[in-house]
Amino acid sequence: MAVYTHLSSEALADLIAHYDVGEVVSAKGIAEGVSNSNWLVETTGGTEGGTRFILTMYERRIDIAELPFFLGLLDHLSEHGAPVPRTIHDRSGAASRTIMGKAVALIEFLPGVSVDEPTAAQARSVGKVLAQMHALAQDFSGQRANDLGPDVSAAVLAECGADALAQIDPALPAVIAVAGDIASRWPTDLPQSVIHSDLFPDNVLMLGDKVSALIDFYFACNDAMAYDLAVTHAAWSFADHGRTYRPEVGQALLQGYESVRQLLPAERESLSLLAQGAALRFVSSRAQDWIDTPADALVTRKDPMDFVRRLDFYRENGAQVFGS
Ligand SMILES: Nc1ncnc2c1ncn2[C@@H]1O[C@H](COP(=O)(O)OP(=O)(O)OP(=O)(O)O)[C@@H](O)[C@H]1O
Ligand SMILES: N[C@@H](CCO)C(=O)O
Repeated sequence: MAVYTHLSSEALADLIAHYDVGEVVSAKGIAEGVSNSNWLVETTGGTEGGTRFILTMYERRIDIAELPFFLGLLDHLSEHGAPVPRTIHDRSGAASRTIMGKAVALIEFLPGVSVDEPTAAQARSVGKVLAQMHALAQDFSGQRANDLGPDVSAAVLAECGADALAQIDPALPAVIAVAGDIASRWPTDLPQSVIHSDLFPDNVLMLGDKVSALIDFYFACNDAMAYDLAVTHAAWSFADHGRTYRPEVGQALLQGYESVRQLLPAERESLSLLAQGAALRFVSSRAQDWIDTPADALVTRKDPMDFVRRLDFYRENGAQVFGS
């Protein structure tokens, strides 16, 4: 379910008329995603090139004042050759417009599918593209702080409270103390770039083993590149809801990354802690969403325990997995 707003064909035609993409041929709501409404729009084509576009209506979570950062980043990365969709600008040059009181953007459609159980070859490709993206984003002028660091995750879990967390799962309240410990040891001097910070398999489109697109940059921010690699490792390298670590996938991801950008010793030494912080970030946002989302809501809640298992795994095995 990810079409929250009804968009009439007249309203859509009016909107599309502001862009040099031709006339609307069809528009279909896209089921995937939970944050925004998305439509696949086909047009007759115009000077912008292409006939397929993603229309995104920003529904929640995103601060509209930050849209220029996110959309500018897409343009910067795609202009420099990264597999990232560009933003289609309207005839006045604007990257976003407002319709029915909500911000919308028209984004280039890129082919590919997201994989459920990645192979080592696919993980290697993702590692490479992530490192290329970090290099290309170095000279992006936009700035956005990470508002989901370990201190914030620790505070969110404390605010949820042990009782509410225990109702989700009896093992969850113990993460409050672990979170404080991770936050107190968090490294602050690792090399930075603009990072994706949510590069789950559903945010990567692939054609076979090749990455055709990185999408959903709405958590992108300035932060440590090795943290982004740790997030990606946590998101890609486990099966069975975090119960099984897949070493061949985790290793391939790291090798792919380092085939483009070698980690500094300080980054490698920090990876275990960074991966714990990455797991913590998703435990905390999922726990908060779980408490805030009624059980009968249309949106399927994501289980924080999937990432508690990863957190436990990294605490026990992180040094060995990352060779630090
Ligand atoms: N540029 C693109 N090219 C092709 N397909 C895309 C593109 N952008 C999005 N999609 C499709 O739309 C779906 C939803 O997009 P996305 O994941 O960005 O939704 P969302 O609601 O914004 O995000 P979230 O996953 O955070 O809820 C994707 O799974 C993908 O199938
Ligand atoms: N990718 C995240 C959702 C965005 O924060 C998750 O799976 O929890």
